Formats: sequence, structure tokens, C-alpha cells
Amino acid sequence: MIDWLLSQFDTMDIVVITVVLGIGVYFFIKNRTESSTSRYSPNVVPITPVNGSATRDSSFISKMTSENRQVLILYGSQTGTGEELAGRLAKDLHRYSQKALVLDPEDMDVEDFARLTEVENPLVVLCVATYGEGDPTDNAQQLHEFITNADCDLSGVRFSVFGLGNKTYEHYNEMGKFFDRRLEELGAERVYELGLGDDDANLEEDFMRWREGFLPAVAASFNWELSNEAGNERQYKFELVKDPEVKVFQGEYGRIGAFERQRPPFDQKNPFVAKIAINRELHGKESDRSCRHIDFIVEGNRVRYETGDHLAVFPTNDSQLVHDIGSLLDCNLDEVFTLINTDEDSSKRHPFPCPEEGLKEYGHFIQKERRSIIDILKTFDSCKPPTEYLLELLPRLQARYYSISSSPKLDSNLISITAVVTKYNIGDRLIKGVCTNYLVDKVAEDKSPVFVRKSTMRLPHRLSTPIIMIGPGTGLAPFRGFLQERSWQKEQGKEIGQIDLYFGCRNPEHDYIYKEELEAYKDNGVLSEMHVAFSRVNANGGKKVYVQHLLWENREHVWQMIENGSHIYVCGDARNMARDVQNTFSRIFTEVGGKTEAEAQKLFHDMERQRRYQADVWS
Ligand SMILES: Cc1cc2nc3c(=O)[nH]c(=O)nc-3n(C[C@H](O)[C@H](O)[C@H](O)COP(=O)(O)O)c2cc1C
Repeated sequence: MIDWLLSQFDTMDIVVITVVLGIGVYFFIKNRTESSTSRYSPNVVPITPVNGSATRDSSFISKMTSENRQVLILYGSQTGTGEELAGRLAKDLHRYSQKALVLDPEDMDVEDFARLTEVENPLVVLCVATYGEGDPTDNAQQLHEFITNADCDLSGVRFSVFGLGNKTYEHYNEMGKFFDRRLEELGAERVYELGLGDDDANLEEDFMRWREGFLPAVAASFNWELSNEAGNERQYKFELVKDPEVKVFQGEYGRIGAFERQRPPFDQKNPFVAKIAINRELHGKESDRSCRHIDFIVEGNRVRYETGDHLAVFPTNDSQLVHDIGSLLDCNLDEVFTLINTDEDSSKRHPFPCPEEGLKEYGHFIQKERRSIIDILKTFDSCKPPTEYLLELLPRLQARYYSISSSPKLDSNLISITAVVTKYNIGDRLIKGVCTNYLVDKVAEDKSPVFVRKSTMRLPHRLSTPIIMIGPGTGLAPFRGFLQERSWQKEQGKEIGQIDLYFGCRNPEHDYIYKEELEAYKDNGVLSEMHVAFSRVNANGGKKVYVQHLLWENREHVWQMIENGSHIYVCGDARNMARDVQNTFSRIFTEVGGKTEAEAQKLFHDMERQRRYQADVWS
């Protein structure tokens, strides 16, 4: 039973699993924080980070040849899923006595990829996610560029690709398909078919099924035998730290102590610890949800950003959950401990047998009903894995990304975000989003590690170019930034073009966020037209009105704007809204613009290519 349960941990949905991520960090810092006013106290000393992949290895080829490794696993991952799958595959290969090298492509010299032929019988496996408009993840950008332009000969290299994507996006799994195609074009031999994981349906199941075919296929191709011995060793040895003066790891990514001694440049591996200036509610009293406006101070221009960029926020876990897991594991949270890595070469995860018949049960009990590790430990109280086993299975708590809702033109020392707090019930269990519930309790002067992620969503260079912005709910966030920027430019005496906004919410009294600000922009002429769709008001005779309905109502004007060279921006829900809006534009192109279906499609793609149609959507 314990094995079965642990196998579920190994495949836990990322959203649920992150609820208890960083518990190790908490254990490490627990003693310190209780007597400290700041969560980031200065006493820090290196203790092996839970996932220490930060070392740069610019010559992975020599590492592979000198250590007799023939398998390279690369991951393109933004929020950790691809990285997790790469680690799991490496563990799987252990069972064939293969020590794979798992690498973040950002930590290698991408040119060395062409030298893979120097390795004896090389196998390269890629776990790559797709983002944006079919783009690579940040960490795979250089590799993508290299492979795009490469003309090397990879004959003799065998490969297989697993892509991570989501069918609600137009460019479904573009990166997986790209790498699979290009490696073959460069002469490498596909040893097992491309796997495509759909995060909208069941990515875990897609991966498990692919892996089920992948492992025997590679084993057959290389004549590898299953070994009974391999794969059972543990990665960490648990040791209590007795020294009361010991300094503890606080969850920093790269440089230990980075939260205290902040040194630019600030990025994912070196976040800036920003002070919160304001954290206020945007929804009305009658709303049954909460939407927060949060201003972070990045004084001294230490973090630069542009209107339309994203802010990544690193949360820590809910302390109640940490207490729960401590007591469920009989772990004294007042003790400081260290995890000694007993297998430096290993990535963190170890496989537990997850038989096919468990998959259905897993899909229902864990994924559909969103059970966290804590729920499982509570349900099966005889299950008490050693703390170090559990920590070995948990991936690092990942940053969450938010569209920035301010413009640096107004105040470059301040970054705003706008976020609905995720909270809902399944049965009698309350499910809480990790980061928004972490943020909701923050008050002025509290701090949080953040970094800016560049986006491609940008206002047109020419101020006179007309724009249409469509952003229901928190999809309004980047457009608040756009309006601040254009308003500032207008104040400088510049001529600005027509700006139309389509905003949507449920009810004017509940969730009409930034109402006063928007009305002021309308009054002073920054906003030319403002159309607000309410989906849950009786006045509409119970009819749900969405932004796409208002676009259609104004179709003649919308078409005129497009003919005048308008740029169109869409932000918010990818699953329904973005698709419905896109379909509405297609209808406007045909029914008002007189285009045929094919011409309408071409116009749409041309607009995307010319960056006249830009979307920042999520699901
Ligand atoms: C903002 C955003 C944009 C995305 N864009 C795409 C896309 O264009 N095509 C696609 O197939 N999947 C897209 N996805 C889905 C991710 O690729 C998928 O969730 C994947 O599992 C993430 O892997 P990671 O955790 O390793 O980053 C997107 C997800 C987000 C949050």
C-alpha cells in the first residue's frame, strides 16, 4: 500500500503537489523565523539545495564520455513539469543500469549539441513544453535557436521527444513537434515516436502511456537488460543538525544568502526580494471571490520592466499545511536538519512502481478530486514515509507568473499585479491556490522574491496607431498598464490614437475592477470607447453577455478600426474567451469585411505575423 501511495506522489498533479513544496525549506528555517521579524533573516549557510541543478556544465560531452554515459535528457520547462518528467525518465533508465545526464539547456553550451556524435551510442531525449504562440520555454530558447539554424550531421545519434502542451492553445505542442522534426532532418534516428502531453486533458496519463512504449523501445534498440538491483537506492540521508548557531538554507535558487545580499542582475535564479507597498481588495463586498491589487516596490530601479511584461512571484507554503505534514510524519518542526546527497549524479526523483491498473484510480482519486499529499496522509493514516523519502519526491516550489498591471512610465519603482484568489471546495475539502493565498495575507512592508519575465505583448511604436484591447476579468491587467503608458504620453503633449476597451465581468457591483480608473480614462479622452459585458445580471433577462457579443454588436466599427491598421490585444482565459473572440473576428472579417473563409484566415495569420493580433492568454 505504501508503495502504491508513494507512486501517486511521484505523479502528483503539479498544482496539488506544490501545496506542500518547500516544506524542507520551512523545516530548515523554522527555528530562525519564529524569533525573527523578517522572513529573510541574515543567517544563511549553504546546505545542499533540494534541487541543485544550478552548476554550469559547459562541456557536457566530456562529462558524458569520461563518465561513460550515453543518455542525455534535456528539458524545456517554465513551471517545472517538463523538468519533473525528465528526472523521472532518468530514474526509469536506472533500471536498465543507465545513468542519464539530465540537463537544463540553459546550463550548457548549445553548440556542443552538434558534438553528440562523439559520445558512444548516444541517446538524446527531450521533454519540452510549448508557450505563448508556439514558442519555446525561456530555458530552451538558445537550444531552439541553435537547432533551427544548425546544419550539423547527427547520424548515429538516436532520439525521442515528449512534448508538453495544451490543446486549448492554437499552437498545440509546437515545440515537441519542432524538435522531433528537426532532429530527424539533421540525421538523428527516432528511436521512439513523438509523445504529446495535453495539459488540458490529462498530461500525466499521456506521459505514462508514452513512457510505457518508450522504455521497451529504447531497451530493444540498445539491447539493454532490466537490472533487478538498480533504482532502489535513495538520494538523501537525513541528519539532525545539533549546532544551535548553524545557518540554514532559505530556499534561495542559486547563491545561498542571495535574499539578504541582493546583487543584480535579477532573474529566475536570482530573484529580487521586493517590498509590498499596497495590497488591496478590488471586488465589491457582495462578491463571493477576492481579487487583489498588489504593488511591489523595486526601489532604485533595480528591476527593470516594460509595459506588458510578466512578474513572477515565488510563494512559500501555507504554514498550516506545513504544520499538518509535520504532525502527520511525526516530524519535529523545531529541529533543524540537513539532507545529505548520497548520489551527486542523480536527479531528485526515484520511480515507484505505478502499475497500469493504478492509473485510472490515480486519475480519479488524485487528479480529478485534487488530493494533495496531506490529504493522502490523512486518509491513510498508516502511511508514514520517512521525511527524507517524501522530500525526495517533492519538486521545488515554482514561481507563479502574473501579467503586470502597471507601466514603468508612470513610476519605474513600482510593479503592480492583479490576481483573483484561487479558492474552491471539492466535497468538504477547501482547495487553495498556492501563490494567490500566499499573497492575500501580505501587508505593506512584507517582502516576496520576484523577477520580471519579458513578454512579447507590446504597444505599437507609433502612438497614433489605433488599438482594440479585449480583457475580461484579470485579463484587464496588462491593459491597465497600456492605459497608464498612453495617458502619460498624452500628458507629455503627444498625440495618441484611438483606444477601445472591451472588458467583461459578472456583475457591476461585484467584480467591476478598476471601475473609477477606467471611467477617468474615458472622461479625459485616453480611452475612446469602453464596452463592458456583464455575464450575471438580471437586467439582461438572464442572458449572459460576454466581450465577444459586444465586439459583434460593434462589428462595423471594429472592422473600420482594422481597416485603419488597428492592433488587437486579447488577454485572459484561453479555454473559452480567447477562442470565442477569435471566432468573432473571423466572422467580422467575412460578414462585414466581405472576405472568403480562406481570405479571413489569411488576414488573421498575417495580423498575427505582423504582431497586429497579440494574445496573452492562460488556462
Ligand atoms: C501562459 C501559457 C501559455 C501556453 N501556451 C501554450 C501553447 O502555445 N501551446 C501549447 O501546446 N501549450 C501551451 N501552454 C501549456 C503548457 O505548455 C503546459 O501547461 C506544460 O505542461 C507546461 O510545462 P512546464 O511546467 O514544464 O513549463 C501554455 C501554458 C501557459 C500557462
